[in-house]
Order: sequence, then structure tokens, then C-alpha cells
Amino acid sequence: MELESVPGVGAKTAAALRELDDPEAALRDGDVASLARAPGISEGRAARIARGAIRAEHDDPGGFTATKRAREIHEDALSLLTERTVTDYAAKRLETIYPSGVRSRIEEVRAFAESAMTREPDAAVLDALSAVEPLSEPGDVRVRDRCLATRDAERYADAQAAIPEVSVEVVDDARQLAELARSYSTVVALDEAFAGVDIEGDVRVEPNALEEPESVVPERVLTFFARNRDRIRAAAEVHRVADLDAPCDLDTLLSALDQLDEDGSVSGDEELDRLTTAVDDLDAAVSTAESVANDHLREAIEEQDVTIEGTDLLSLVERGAGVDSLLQRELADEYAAAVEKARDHLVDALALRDMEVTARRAFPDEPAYPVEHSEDVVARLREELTAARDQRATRRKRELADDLAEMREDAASLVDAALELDVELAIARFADDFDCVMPDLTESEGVAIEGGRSPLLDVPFEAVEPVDYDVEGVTVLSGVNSGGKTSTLDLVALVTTLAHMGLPVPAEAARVGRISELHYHAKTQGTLDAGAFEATLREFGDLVADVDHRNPDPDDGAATDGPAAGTDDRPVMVLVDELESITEPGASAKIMAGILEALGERQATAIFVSHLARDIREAAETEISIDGIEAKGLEDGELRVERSPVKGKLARSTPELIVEKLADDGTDDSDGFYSDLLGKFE
Ligand SMILES: Nc1ncnc2c1ncn2[C@@H]1O[C@H](COP(=O)(O)OP(=O)(O)OP(=O)(O)O)[C@@H](O)[C@H]1O
Repeated sequence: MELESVPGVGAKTAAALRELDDPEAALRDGDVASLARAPGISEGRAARIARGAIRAEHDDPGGFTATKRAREIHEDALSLLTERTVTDYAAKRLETIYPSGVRSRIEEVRAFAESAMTREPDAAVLDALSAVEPLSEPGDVRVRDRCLATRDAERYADAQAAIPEVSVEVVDDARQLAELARSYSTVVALDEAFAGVDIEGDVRVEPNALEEPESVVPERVLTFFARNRDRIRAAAEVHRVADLDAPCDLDTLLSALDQLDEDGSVSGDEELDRLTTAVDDLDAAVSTAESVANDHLREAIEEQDVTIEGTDLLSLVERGAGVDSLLQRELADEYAAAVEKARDHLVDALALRDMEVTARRAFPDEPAYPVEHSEDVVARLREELTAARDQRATRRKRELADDLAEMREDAASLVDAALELDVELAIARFADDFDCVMPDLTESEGVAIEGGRSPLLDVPFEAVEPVDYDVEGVTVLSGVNSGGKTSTLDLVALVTTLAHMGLPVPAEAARVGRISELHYHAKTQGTLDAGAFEATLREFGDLVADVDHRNPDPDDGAATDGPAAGTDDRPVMVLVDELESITEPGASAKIMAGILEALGERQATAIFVSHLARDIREAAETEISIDGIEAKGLEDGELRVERSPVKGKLARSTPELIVEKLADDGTDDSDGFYSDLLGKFE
């Protein structure tokens, strides 16, 4: 798939998407998680791009939700699903599911939804999902204890591009290489020519290093895993509690993760811990060792009775000798014992097994009081320890990175599968919560709903009364005030929208004829002024003309065999709520009759809710079917309503019911006024 051919993908976005391993596959699969890994692409944008790609793949012209109210119904349907996701990712992923008029797209989602509906939403799985997020790529990593070295200017540029995490240095000869080895714990020489050169320090000759950058910078893998450690662990937990097949051995993955610290360093390695502590505690240990020696020596001096013969004293004084030589002569043994104690302390405190020789030299043999360490030796010791620590860390990092690198793709699949499960569980929960079934999606027109219960009603779902309703062609829906006419339109719109999203619908059974566009016009608030009235009329004019244009007259030679190219290709459903409020009652009945006739001729499916059903029928030149939501009667001033519309029945209006009640009351002492009034309704 050509990236730029996807609607909404320009050159800049295409360049960002090319950074992904396989952008074409991510687009083909509507894989929002992968798309959102491209630099600068948010999940919301990734969802829009995925939708564009899906439309391109299915040759879907879009435009299913043709009016504001139709779009609101789609948004409401989507909210019912996204409210049931645990992760933000799943909510965004669900946004790629949109109502479409193209069967191949609808079938694709239906297959997914059907399998999703077999999932068991389990509290432990939902809980585990709460810590799962899409994997994120760590930002730039900078490694300062290693460098690359080469004699070749071209290789220098290649190395900078391939491994930007470390410095690259140009060296002319082994001497310069040796200088580098003094500044860095590890030097990786890229030229074969250096093989066999004997240099002190950790200098490796690795001519293939640029092909395996992760062997030079294992941090690349480690920071990725460290950054995503908790997400991967959570995804593993989801697999465990949901009993999903994992793409790799979870125990191996988890134990490798256990060796990784949050900052990407290796944890749990005793030798590395020893060396790290030794570097950190060196100064403190040296100073304690000094105190140990001095304490010992002070005590020894205090206890010492020094007897010096006069001639000895004289000779010392004549030679100008100081206390040191006295100390050397008289306390040599004590000094040796004190220094030995200091050395032992230093070696033991820092567990300096392999560097014992250097460590012991930190305290000189020559007697002095107070005992003092040698700065030079301690500095050398620090250098040795630091180098040993860094080398050990790098080695352990390499080993761990080697293990983890092999599991990188599996870890990504693990997280993707957990996130995808969240999408499926949202669909399963939606279907469960609203007793949904998969509708039949047919190529014949109309819609038939059995036991439909709209979750969009303002009453708790348990209190929603089931509605049966089927419509073919154009119909006026009449009924008492607050009988549920608007709610029925909402139900038809919702079932139709969900069916075209490929999702289950809240009904016991449903058959939905495939359409390309849903035009749903909500009730207008109050009478429209002339301008707004004209604009509304134009909308219907366009709709009718549009439908007309799609269904050329068979006599004009445009159509040949079979159905006309237009209507069957792009069938529409039109739902309109109380269009009468756009203007005065007499005029609006005529207008509605005209629109219905035109839509009927053009084989649209249409339901017009109106209190003017009788007038519309009278104004229409063709037979227009009328259905009615009937009141079973008034009970304590409240209407008892049969929510399912009765086919072919003009429902009595609320005023008619009230007049009838007054006429039937037996208290008609108004000279037959109520009975006469009732007669006007016949
Ligand atoms: N199937 C149903 N189950 C339970 N309650 C319902 C159902 N349908 C409608 N209702 C209740 O009736 C109220 C009125 O419904 P609705 O607005 O659809 O009636 P209407 O016939 O369009 O009214 P109006 O003629 O005043 O426009 C709803 O707000 C809801 O509380």
C-alpha cells in the first residue's frame, strides 16, 4: 500500500510512518498501537490514519453518517463501547470501527466481533489490563564509558550514523588507541589493522561492530525493556489470568526482566554489586582504615615505656633525627601491626579479593604517626575498581541484552495481544450488558427489529420496554405524546448504525438492510424563520435529488439490465422527527407528504415521526403507510403506552384520548359538547 494514498496521510506523516518496521502491515491491520509508535503520531491521529487506510482498502467512499444527528448516534454507540474499555489504547482502537456501507468492511468487523463475543469478561483480567499500555520507544541513549575508534574517515561517518549513542574517535596508530583506553573503560576499534596490538585496558577489535550495534550499546535493548518493564509484566499477567497463548515462554521473559533495573542497569549480579559498592565506599573505607591504625598506634604509644639510654638520645639529637626514627626504632613492631590492621580493614570492608596487592600498598611500610594513606595508591585503586566495575557492567549488559533482544518482538506481540483483548472484552461486555445479538445484514431494503431495547434512553436499561418494529419503504410514525416515537427513531438509528459497524445490536433479533447513508434529522426547536426553513428544505431537496441522481430513470437509456446503478449501490435510510415544527401545520403536512412521495419513488427507507399523520396522508398523492404507537388508555392521569408501533395504524393523539375520557365519563353535563368534540376526530 502506497502510504501517501491513504486519506489524511501527507508527505510528513508518511515519512514518520516509514520509521516503523512494517508500516504497510500496520495500516492494513488497522493496528493503532504500531502506528502510534511512529514519531509524532498520537493514538488519536493513529486511529484516524487507520480509518483512512481501512476505507482505502475497502474502496469505501465514507459519508455513512450524513447528518448531525446520525453522527451523534454513531458517537453514542462508540461511547457505549469505549466506556467498557480498560486501556486508552482500546478506546482509540475502537474508533477505527465506523459505520460503513461497504459489505467487505462490515463483514471484516463482524468476524472480529463474533469471536470477541465468545470472550468471558473476568474481573481479574480487567484488573490486570489496567497496567497495560502500548510499548514506548526510549529517547536518545548516551553512553559515556565506551568509544569507537577508527583510522578511516569514511568509517568514522558510518560509525556516527550507526551508533550515535557513543563517541567515535579517529586514531592514527596504536599509541593514540592506548591514550583512548586510558580515558574510556572500553574502546572498540573498528579496523582489522589493530588486531593483535597489545594495549593495556579493555580494547576490543571488532570490525563488524557497526552491523551489530547492540553488541556495542546493549543499552539500546536494555533501556527499551527497562522503560517498558511494567507494561510487559502486566501484559504477561493478562495472558496468565486470561489463559491466552503467549508468543514466548513467560517465565524466561519475566526472569530476564527481573535482572533489569528501572534505569536500564543490571541488577542482582553479586560481583557487579561488590565492585559498585567498592567504588562508592572507597574513600570512607580508607578513612576508617586510617582510624583503625591510628587508634591502635595511639594505644600502643600510651602504653609504651620508652627508655632511652643517654648515649642513644645524644646520638639521635646529634643526627637531628626526629620522632619518626624514634618510632621506627622503638615502635616498629607496633607500627607494622597497626598498618596491617588498616590494610586488613580496607581489603575486608570492600571485599577487595583480586586487588588486594594494590589495596595493601595504600598504607606505606615506613613508620609515621599519624598513619596516612598514599593518595597515589588510592587513586590507582579507584581507577582499577572503576574499570573493573564498568567492564563487568558492560559484560552483564551484553549478556542480558543478548537474551532480551531475542524476545523483543515477542514482548511487543504480548503487549499488543493484551491490548487487543481489551478491545474484544469491551465488545463482549457491551453485548452482555445490553443483551445484544448479531443482526442479519441483508441486501433487501428496510429494517426489522424484534425486542429492541435502546441503551440510549433516559431510563435504566432494566426498565426499558422491548420494542418490535419493522419498516420497508416510507412510513409515517404517529402516536401519543411521550409514547416513545423519538425513542423508536433512536433505536432504529442505533441498530442500523451498529449493524453497519459490524457490531451486535441491542435486540432479540434484527434484520437490517444494507444502506450507504443514514440521514437522521432531529426535531427542530420551535418554528424556523424563513431562512432556516429554506435551508432545511434545501437539505431534503439535495437528498431527494441525490437519490434521484443515483437512480437514473430506466427509460432514459442510462440503465441497462438489472437494478439501476444508483439506488442499489447507495441505498439510504431517512429518519425525521416532527418536521412539522419547521413551519405552520397546514404547510408542513404538505411538505412532508411531498418529501415522502419523492423518497418512496426512489426506494429509500424512511420513517417520519409526526403528529400530522392524517393530514400528510390526505395531502399525499400516493398511498403512504402510517404506523402508530398507541395508548392503551389513561391510568391515574398517566398514559399507558404500548411501545411497539402497530403497523398500518394511525394512533390516536393525546388530545383525542382526553376528549374521549371526558365524553365517556358519564358526567357529560355540557350538552354533548365532549361527544361532539370527539366526533371531530373521526
Ligand atoms: N421503550 C421504552 N421503554 C421505557 N421507557 C420508554 C420507552 N420509550 C420511551 N420511553 C420513555 O418515554 C419518554 C418519552 O419518549 P419519547 O421522547 O421517545 O416520546 P415521543 O413519542 O417522541 O414524545 P413527543 O411526542 O412528546 O415527542 C422517554 O423519555 C422515556 O422515558
